[in-house]
Amino acid sequence: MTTSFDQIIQSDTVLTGKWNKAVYQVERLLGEGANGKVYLVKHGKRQYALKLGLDAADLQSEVNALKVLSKSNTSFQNYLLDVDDFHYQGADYPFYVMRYIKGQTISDFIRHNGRDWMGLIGLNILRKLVELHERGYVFGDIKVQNMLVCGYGDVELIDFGGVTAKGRSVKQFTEVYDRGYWGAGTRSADEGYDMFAFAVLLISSTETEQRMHGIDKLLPQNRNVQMLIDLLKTNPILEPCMPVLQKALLGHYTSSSQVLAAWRRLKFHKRLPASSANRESWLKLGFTVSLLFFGLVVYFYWT
Ligand SMILES: Nc1ncnc2c1ncn2[C@@H]1O[C@H](COP(=O)(O)OP(=O)(O)OP(=O)(O)O)[C@@H](O)[C@H]1O
Repeated sequence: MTTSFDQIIQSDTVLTGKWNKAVYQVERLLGEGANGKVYLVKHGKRQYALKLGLDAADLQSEVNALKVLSKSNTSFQNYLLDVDDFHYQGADYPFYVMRYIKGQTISDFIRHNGRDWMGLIGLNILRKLVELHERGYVFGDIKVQNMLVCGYGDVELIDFGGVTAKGRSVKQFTEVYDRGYWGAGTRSADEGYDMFAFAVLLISSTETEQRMHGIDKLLPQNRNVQMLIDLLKTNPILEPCMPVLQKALLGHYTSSSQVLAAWRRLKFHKRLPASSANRESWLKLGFTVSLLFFGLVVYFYWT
């Protein structure tokens, strides 16, 4: 396959599905990965994310999982809008269209809004994973790039390429998050696999680059779960949830609902994001000024 995506799609390309005939206007590239490129598109008046692949087999497994989740009575309902092919110069390119998630990575969100958001973000990730697990799937490829935080700490999962039916071998993973890489268990798709990756996710989203440096290049004989636990124990942001994450790394939880229940018992402080905090202080100031003004009016009126 020699055709590149850049030859097929540019900003303003209008893309019509071969079978379903839906029309999408490409606005810009959102991101790219091993399986394809993701574009922000407009369909009618709404924006969506469209993932275009060069190879149908690569997209098929994530489409299959998304179809099931999209029909479920969960927060993933209606996540998938369309699955089709784009016919271009005699060849078919598979694509699917999904909800557009406008958000930032956990690391960016924490950097902008403060570490006190960790509790809520962790809770929201766990809620998502519990929903997925209850449907019989494991997410598999948990990593910083595959989660976006939007609004007031809401978390959305993106890239369902690693979603695997429970009991099978995890089909797509990223080494640092992988239980097998650390010699801490198998690559079999069970809830504990995602819980291990969840712990690594929180570590890697809050650690400095310096402390994480080289962690993905360790020789097998030099890797062990104790290295992650040492990072965890000396990470001040994760201090409130350290015992739960440590147990997740050691494989003490067999289900995400156990972790969720333990998470709910933790004590986190919660602050408003910087923008809301500013808004709140302006409101307080405005209120105090109006009170003073009111007092002055009353004073001058009566004297
Ligand atoms: N629904 C979405 N809303 C907004 N942005 C998205 C969405 N889906 C994907 N993206 C963006 O596109 C990028 C690539 O998407 P995705 O991770 O699905 O590709 P991939 O080929 O499966 O990647 P990988 O090589 O990590 O498996 C993401 O990192 C993200 O920035």
